Amino acid sequence: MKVGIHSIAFDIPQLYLPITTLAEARNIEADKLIKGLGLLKMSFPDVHQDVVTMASNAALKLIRQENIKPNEISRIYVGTESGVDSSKPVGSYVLSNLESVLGEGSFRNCDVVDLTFACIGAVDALQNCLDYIRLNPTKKAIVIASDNAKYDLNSTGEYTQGAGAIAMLITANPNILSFSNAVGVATEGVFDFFKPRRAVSKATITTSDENPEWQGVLENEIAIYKEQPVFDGQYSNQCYINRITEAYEHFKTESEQQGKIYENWTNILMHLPYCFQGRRTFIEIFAKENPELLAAQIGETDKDKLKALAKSSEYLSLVQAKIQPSEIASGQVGNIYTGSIFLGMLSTLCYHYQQKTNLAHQKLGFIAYGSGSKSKVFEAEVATEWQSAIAKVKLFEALEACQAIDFPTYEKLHKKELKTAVIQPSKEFYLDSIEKENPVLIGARYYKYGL
Ligand SMILES: CC(C)(COP(=O)([O-])OP(=O)([O-])OC[C@H]1O[C@@H](n2cnc3c(N)ncnc32)[C@H](O)[C@@H]1OP(=O)([O-])[O-])[C@@H](O)C(=O)NCCC(=O)NCCSC(=O)C[C@@](C)(O)CC(=O)[O-]
Repeated sequence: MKVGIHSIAFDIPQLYLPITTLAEARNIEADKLIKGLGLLKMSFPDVHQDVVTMASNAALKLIRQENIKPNEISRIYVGTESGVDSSKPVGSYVLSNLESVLGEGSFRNCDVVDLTFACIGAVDALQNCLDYIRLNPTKKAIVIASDNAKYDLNSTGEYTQGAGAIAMLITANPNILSFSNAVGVATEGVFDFFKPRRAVSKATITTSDENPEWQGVLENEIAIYKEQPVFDGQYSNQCYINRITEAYEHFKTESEQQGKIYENWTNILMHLPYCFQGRRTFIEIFAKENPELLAAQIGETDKDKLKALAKSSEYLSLVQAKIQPSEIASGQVGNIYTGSIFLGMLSTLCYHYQQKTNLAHQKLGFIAYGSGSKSKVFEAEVATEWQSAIAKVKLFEALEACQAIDFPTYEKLHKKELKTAVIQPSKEFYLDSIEKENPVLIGARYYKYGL
């Protein structure tokens, strides 16, 4: 029996900051961001949007698209690292939002949970649900990846921001992709990127430091959860490379395959924390698989030879054929953490749909990564009916219709200084208010569905 993704829907904020606007304001060479990292636009949430609204909107679109009844859905598993609460999962907010539109109590017997492991949490949610459907083939599960990839202003992460959610219906005999059982895994506990509860001086606290929890750490300091991570960019790249190469080798053992297994993959779908991360790091696997090509490069050190190999016709043609389709949406959206690998998957499928490529029965390779750190490598086969399922997902059209904001608006949104939405919500879930008065509900987030 085949198990996998039957249908997909997404929700990406309509607002974006052009990367040239950011480059100009921060005095960064635009070419570094555009030609070096592949960035064009950064999706940014409006005043009323957050990880819950994006997840709820994507889930509702998916349910309506497939005309599914709420009681047919046994699970809603959310992968996120931008949770709005340390106890109550985003999934429970999504459930009550869906019930507010589809009927009170309509999801009462649905199992809901969040899974967190930085950017790989939704892959963990997916694999958990695949196993569940393998055991219960008549059931249906929804996996949602939803995140707001927000970094500190002026940091090296600032130009890699983005936001969005992807919802996937997981069933037996799916219409889009079926996954094989084998999964290569590599894990190491590191501090490359994390979001600690930390002590911050009262003087430096800003309005963008959400969910302040005054705990009286020191006289002039408070303990706080920041939405923005603590990270070491270059070290995080090294951890990414180490984990993906280890997981790739482990996948060979687990799947009992040998040789250049990437050659069997029509497309390679990697976690894209920014557009060119896949092409900039897959070279490490390519070099290991092709030692003779690496040895033939001119360069004094191994690093020089690797750089030369990255510019070789052999590697560039691989990038063009196997990686570039996944980059199209990433360049327009940015990092969406847990959803990034699935946005790349959707971008690839929509690209082939437009190109009228016959993808049926082709294999796709997935190389996932989450800071902290873990990588997973696995494979999927494209279903015969994939085109009719992808025809419903108008990804490029939606990205085309997004609206640019100027730099002052971006900074105000980042610092949570704007009080009214740039675009009024319509036919979507929105954050209406946060409880500030009632002591037994303090901090509760109230959502509504726009007319
Ligand atoms: C990604 C970094 C580290 C980049 O760091 P950086 O310091 O901004 O950029 P760089 O100095 O490494 O330069 C990037 C490339 O641009 C080139 N460049 C320079 N100038 C030009 C020019 N004029 N024209 C053309 N190219 C130019 C430059 O040469 C270089 O290419 P290379 O030489 O390495 O091939 C930074 O943006 C950052 O800190 N980002 C945040 C962390 C991150 O994204 N890490 C990625 C791996 S970890 C991960 O994926 C997990 C994550 C982040 O998603 C979180 C999670 O799991 O939850």
